[in-house]
Amino acid sequence: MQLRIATRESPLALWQAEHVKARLEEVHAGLAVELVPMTTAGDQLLSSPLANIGGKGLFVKELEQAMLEGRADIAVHSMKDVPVKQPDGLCLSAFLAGEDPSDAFVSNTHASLDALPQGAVVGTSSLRRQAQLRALRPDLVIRDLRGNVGTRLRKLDEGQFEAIMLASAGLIRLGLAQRIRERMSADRFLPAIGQGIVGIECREDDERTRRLLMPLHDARSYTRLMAERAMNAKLGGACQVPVAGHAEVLGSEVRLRGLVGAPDGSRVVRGELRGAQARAEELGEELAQRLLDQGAGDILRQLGIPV
Ligand SMILES: NCc1[nH]cc(CCC(=O)O)c1CC(=O)O
Repeated sequence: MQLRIATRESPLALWQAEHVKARLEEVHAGLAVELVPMTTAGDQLLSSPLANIGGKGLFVKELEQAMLEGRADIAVHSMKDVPVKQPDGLCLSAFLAGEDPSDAFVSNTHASLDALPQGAVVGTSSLRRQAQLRALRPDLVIRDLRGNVGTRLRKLDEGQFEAIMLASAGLIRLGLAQRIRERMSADRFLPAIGQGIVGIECREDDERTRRLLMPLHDARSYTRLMAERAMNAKLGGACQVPVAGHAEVLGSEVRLRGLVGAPDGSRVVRGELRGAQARAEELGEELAQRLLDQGAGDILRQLGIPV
């Protein structure tokens, strides 16, 4: 039996695809999994800020096309990069147990965000990270930083920035956890929707593949994503937006925190809701509505995001 994984060629994407291959071969004796690496538009257009060139979908389109054309059976994604809606004929069918969802402060000279001197240059291209950084430290100078994790670390090491922000999960997976100087607590710095969770997409009618994926599925990750993605969908989450959200499963309940921030840090709207796990999706929609009622709509519309 064979299964082909469409994957981006970045070291993190390859690590995640290799991980899924190993897990699948471990639970299904006799299954041979093959990687089909490809370059996506998002990987090629590294010079433009992500927000200007079409947002998140850029990293997944080629992989989705490969599945629709039968050149691959599954695609392995960082759920952070996956738009809220999948193209006709495809679906997200398994989510792995989550890695650390936090953002990481990475620097060669300073031990924490608070320890940075006035006016320090920090690298990030994420509107979400920018809004939260500026709200905490209005004095910082934020410069664009793109590329895969290794490229971003190299630019830090070359001295282009005093610090950069990255997802802890990516650093941990790549064996670079020692680069994390401060693990940002979700109370101060809310991660991206889906951060730390790997998801697997396949053709909707491909029952064989869906059955093969079942043992990898994690119910907690599913609940987390239901709440976070429902919130994101109502906040215009189709492209890159200054929206953060994090759900935690606490016993039979889910606690969802959300945030919308102006990229200049001048306004940050936050909220939190708790409810039964079975209501995760409704909770996401309710929290989004609450944030909109508190002024998140103005922030998003000012950025040209229809809500
Ligand atoms: N935008 C790129 C991206 N997509 C997912 C991760 C990290 C891994 C994850 O969130 O599971 C990263 C790198 C980063 O933001 O530092």
